[in-house]
Amino acid sequence: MPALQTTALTKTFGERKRFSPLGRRTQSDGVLAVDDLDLTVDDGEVFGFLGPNGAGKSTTINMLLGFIHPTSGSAEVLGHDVTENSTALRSRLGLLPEGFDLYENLTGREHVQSAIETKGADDDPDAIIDRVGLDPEDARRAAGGYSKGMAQRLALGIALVGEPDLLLLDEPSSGLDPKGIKLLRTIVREEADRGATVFFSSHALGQVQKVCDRVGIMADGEMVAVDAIDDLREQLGTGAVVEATVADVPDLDPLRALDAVREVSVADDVVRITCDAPETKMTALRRLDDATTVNDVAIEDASLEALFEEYTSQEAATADAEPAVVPATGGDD
Ligand SMILES: Nc1ncnc2c1ncn2[C@@H]1O[C@H](COP(=O)(O)OP(=O)(O)OP(=O)(O)O)[C@@H](O)[C@H]1O
Repeated sequence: MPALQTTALTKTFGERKRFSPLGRRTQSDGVLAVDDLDLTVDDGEVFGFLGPNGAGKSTTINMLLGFIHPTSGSAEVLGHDVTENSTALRSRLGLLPEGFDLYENLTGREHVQSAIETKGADDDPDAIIDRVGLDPEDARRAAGGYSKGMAQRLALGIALVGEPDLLLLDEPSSGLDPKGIKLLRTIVREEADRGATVFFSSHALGQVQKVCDRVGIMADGEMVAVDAIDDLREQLGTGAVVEATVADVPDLDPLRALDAVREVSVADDVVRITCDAPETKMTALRRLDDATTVNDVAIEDASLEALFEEYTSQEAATADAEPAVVPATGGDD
């Protein structure tokens, strides 16, 4: 059973019939925030959910959390329909929603304690507070006075209560300092290692690249790419670039003849090889080393940021021609 699965999941906001002062129904457009989304995330995966501002990530997560209802389509989380509002499901989830609220007068520790009681878990609140790097002194203060980063650490701690089977995290690195971001990465990995599925949205692409098994990139309500980062590189042909500093520049034609070598160029004593597939870079490097002495080498795989740019700009070009606004149903009489 997949940890989560959506089928043609769709959400349109503001698709309402309006009435003119004369009582006539008038046309009203809605915003198509999530458009026919089919997505499966397997048990035990760390899945990074990416997309530019307004792509539909939070709307999707809020539907998965059962906070908003889909306009059409369906979603299952841990085998439960998200519209069921099942308490059995809630106790198996770790949630960090966007724009969560804390109780101003409760301390951080009391928040964690309360989450432990609600879930019927047996965690040690101090261990959770320590795990998310919240200072024990701060944990005894009212959360109303917390900085953004402290509140975020606390919210993450609350999500971790009860060893959830699935962590659904909306921008978990929001407001965290670099140490906090590193800690978050460690926690995500630890959670995956104990068998949990982690599904999180993020704009921190460098972090996503380090921790995710697969990523999905959304743009204008649609999933434009879903795969492991290496496979996305291969699909786009962004591959990898090898820059080798050589003793003498040899005949480069045998390199150019290699499958998946897109381009070979030379500047002084540096041979630059652009490979379509990341795995070709070592073959190309060995071939070059057979023909001359390689004194230094730099290898650069296309970053997730470059892939993100590539996928979302392709989508932007399509979206220019076809805006993600749908006409209201039952418009003018
Ligand atoms: N409650 C709402 N009412 C009307 N429109 C909404 C509502 N919530 C979201 N939208 C619209 O739906 C689209 C998707 O928004 P969403 O918040 O899901 O994007 P996102 O990918 O999470 O963006 P960000 O990275 O900025 O958080 C946007 O056009 C947004 O304006």
